[in-house]
Amino acid sequence: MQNPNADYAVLNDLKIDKGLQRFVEDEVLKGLDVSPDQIWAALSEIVHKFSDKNRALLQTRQDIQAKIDDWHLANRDQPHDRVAYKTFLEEIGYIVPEGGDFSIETANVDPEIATVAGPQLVVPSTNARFVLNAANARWGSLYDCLYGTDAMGAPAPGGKFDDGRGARVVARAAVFLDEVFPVESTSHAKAASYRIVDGALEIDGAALKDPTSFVGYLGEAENPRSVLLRNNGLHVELVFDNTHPIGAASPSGLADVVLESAMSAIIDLEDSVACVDAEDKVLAYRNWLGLMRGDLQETFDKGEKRITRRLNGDRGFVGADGAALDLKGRSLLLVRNVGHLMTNPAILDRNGNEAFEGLMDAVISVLIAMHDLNKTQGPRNSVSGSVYVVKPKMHGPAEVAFADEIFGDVERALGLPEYTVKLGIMDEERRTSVNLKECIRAAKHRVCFINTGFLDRTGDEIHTSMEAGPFSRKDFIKRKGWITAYENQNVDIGLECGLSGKAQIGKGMWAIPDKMAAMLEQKIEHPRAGANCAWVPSPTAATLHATHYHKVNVAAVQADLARNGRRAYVESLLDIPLAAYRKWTPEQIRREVENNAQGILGYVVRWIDQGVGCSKVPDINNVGLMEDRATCRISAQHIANWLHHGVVSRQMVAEIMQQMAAVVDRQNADDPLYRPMAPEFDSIAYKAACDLVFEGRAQPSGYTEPVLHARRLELKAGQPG
Ligand SMILES: CC(=O)SCCNC(=O)CCNC(=O)[C@H](O)C(C)(C)COP(=O)(O)OP(=O)(O)OC[C@H]1O[C@@H](n2cnc3c(N)ncnc32)[C@H](O)[C@@H]1OP(=O)(O)O
Ligand SMILES: O=CC(=O)O
Ligand SMILES: [Mg+2]
Repeated sequence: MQNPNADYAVLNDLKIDKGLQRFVEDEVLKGLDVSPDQIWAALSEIVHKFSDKNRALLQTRQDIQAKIDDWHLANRDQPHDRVAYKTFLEEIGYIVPEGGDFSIETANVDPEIATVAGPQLVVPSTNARFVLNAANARWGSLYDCLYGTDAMGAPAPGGKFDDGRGARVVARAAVFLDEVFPVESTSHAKAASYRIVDGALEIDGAALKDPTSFVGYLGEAENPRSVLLRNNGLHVELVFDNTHPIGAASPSGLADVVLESAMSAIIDLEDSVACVDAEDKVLAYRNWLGLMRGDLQETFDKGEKRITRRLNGDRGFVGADGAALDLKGRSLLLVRNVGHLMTNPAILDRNGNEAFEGLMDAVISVLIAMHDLNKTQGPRNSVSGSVYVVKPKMHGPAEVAFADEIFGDVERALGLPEYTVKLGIMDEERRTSVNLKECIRAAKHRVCFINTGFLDRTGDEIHTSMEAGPFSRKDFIKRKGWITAYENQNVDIGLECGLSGKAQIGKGMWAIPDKMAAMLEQKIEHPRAGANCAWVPSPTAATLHATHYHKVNVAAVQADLARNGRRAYVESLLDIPLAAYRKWTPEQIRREVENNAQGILGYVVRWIDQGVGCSKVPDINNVGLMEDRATCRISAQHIANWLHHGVVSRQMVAEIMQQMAAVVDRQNADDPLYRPMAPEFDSIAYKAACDLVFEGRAQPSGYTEPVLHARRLELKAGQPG
């Protein structure tokens, strides 16, 4: 639909919002050997070539869902017949036949993805301050991350530096160093001198147990200002500074332990942002452009200080062999495009239809990345000449093949070598999980990762089987068999398809940003499960999670798993996590709905009113949770499911929504930009939250985007231009 606020230019059979046109022509194309006409012609061709097929794929999703709904309706009162269910899914093409073995043929993949296992940070693309932080999160201070979080067993203190806590941080970091870089006859905790003698590191005269883990230094060999170590491909820098208060208190002058942290970072155009029109898309694309050109900067006030944040440069050391050793100062950046579902009024096709946003992202995000591809000196994102695109929410192999075809056309249109664009496949819809091997095959020259996006996957689990019956409570859904099967199968199929050493097998988000002690305890399970990357919500989490990849050698885990073959098969993935007994007390039911309602409202109110796509929202126990569109999808689908099966009444849900809106209002009382929902309950944000719940069952695949976009556009249309 034409955006009433937009002014369109007619170019090559497309109507392009003039804000987007100016951005592309004046900013993106500057310095590229691509003319405006070339880019609009390419976009027009891609939009007009792929839109019908895109629509047809979405129609297939709906047709399949309707058949699954009917099957459950017809079989609801009988015991679940797993064999018949699987046969039915095969008959309707939900499960496709699995072909023979193959290995992916992805080439020119940077080591951060292919060979070095480490944390993967995700960041909303619209927030330049965060985006810069994410790119710079390649290196992070372990001392700061331990001191500033609950990782030390107590909440992070504010105010004056706590010497006792500082000493405990130093001791804990020394334990980490002793575990990862043990010294022959002493300990990092006691060390009084680090020096380099004949290319080897001596610590109080003793050698490292593995001398090869010393790889470089800075300053004088006799008295280095920094020592660089490496384990499992990840670097650790020991920083010495006697003038620093921490260094002054250390016998060796050790002032910090800096870890290589977010090896890669995803700049997110999808679930963590609220981009509904050209204005929003330009904001997001402009930050991606600044990253790819390397000149992104942002000035902001932090406390009393005005800060200008820029991208860090590469880092130079003297190698153990005396030669120069250059390391990257920034995370390897990927860009998450939107999925195949949404359209955006930023571009209209020749029939006046909004263009599919995925097509627009494909062309513009790759075009922008050409700034990096063209670089011949200075810091580069991909030294292998690749562009990394994460494609979310694809349903099955045909949709992956579609993405593969689109990027092929984008490459041809932009004059890029075939398969420059690498594809990260989010394994986050059930139709992809049950056909994972065929999904990988469909993009076997491009696949650079498969990642279990368990949050969307949970939402899809509920929506797909909406008619089967009421689901377990949200916390219990993740304790059922399907999720272990899904996680195991993803790793096993990844290994079977030869991803090890070529691509990432990734695991999902730590969605409790302030619970770093729990993350340190639990997220080590990701590398132990064979994942060579897993998602973290913040740079701090990246540094702490990096410690796990020092303790676990993922390559060895993968080799072991590969020898043993698949642990899970489609059958176990089809185990629907329905509530077995449904004997909840009224209090349990109320708390479940209240918790979901609070999460939805707390997230949606900032999305609609302030355009914030990822927020930390307290749950009912006052634990701050990372909420994005995927977590919102789960909560909304869960209430919709319980409503549909009469576990709760519409009236009760309506009452709870109002009560929780008042709670969310109180939680946001300190935000001057916040507009309360109570007591009128007639704001657009409140209506959006209600739509997600009461219309949830009718949403395509249970996605939240259609409601959120429509309501945010409604709000924007009412604002002064
Ligand atoms: C299911 C999925 O799709 S998951 C993928 C989508 N999710 C994400 O992308 C998560 C992104 N994370 C975030 O947006 C935030 O971490 C939140 C909203 C979860 C929590 O935010 P808060 O704890 O309130 O962070 P807060 O605003 O206090 O910022 C703290 C500092 O951390 C930094 N920070 C927080 N998250 C990130 C991030 N993802 N990347 C870079 N920097 C970050 C901020 O820049 C800030 O530092 P600064 O003041 O020096 O700029
Ligand atoms: O995108 C990630 C997810 O968990 O969903
Ligand atoms: Mg997702």
